[in-house]
Amino acid sequence: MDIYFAGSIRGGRDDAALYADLIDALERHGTVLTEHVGTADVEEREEAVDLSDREIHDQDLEWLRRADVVVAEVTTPSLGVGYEVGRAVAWEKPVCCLYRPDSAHDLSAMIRGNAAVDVLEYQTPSGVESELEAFLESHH
Ligand SMILES: O=c1[nH]c(=O)n([C@H]2C[C@H](O)[C@@H](COP(=O)(O)O)O2)cc1CO
Repeated sequence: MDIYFAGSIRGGRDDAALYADLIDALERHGTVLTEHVGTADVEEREEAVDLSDREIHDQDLEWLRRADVVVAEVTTPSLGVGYEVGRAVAWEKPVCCLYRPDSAHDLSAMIRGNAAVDVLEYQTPSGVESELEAFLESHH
């Protein structure tokens, strides 16, 4: 199963370590196409290989199109993540959004109000693992 993991990059990297833990958990169930989202120095690495914004966008959309499911961590608001979720919904991909309600950011109605998106509220990656597994299994 190919999994597209979405998490904030230019929207802010406060949750980067958490993304890495979620990606580790997801990798037990399939191939995460976007492992770089959990890499601490993702932007430096992309700069080092001279990736333009156009190349980042086109490559990510190719991975998104190929993915069987999309899992997005949406606690730190990100334009890119919101855009990816919207495209995934339009392509009728199964989408699961993970949100930590104890954060300072309220979840957008465009996500919580979207009947095509499964929103899982959680505190820690280990605490949400069984629900995440159930989501993946139901779309296997
Ligand atoms: O350098 C990048 N690499 C990359 O893969 N992305 C994609 C994957 C993430 O799920 C999402 C993050 O968007 P944003 O940078 O607007 O927070 O966009 C986004 C950027 C920077 O916008």
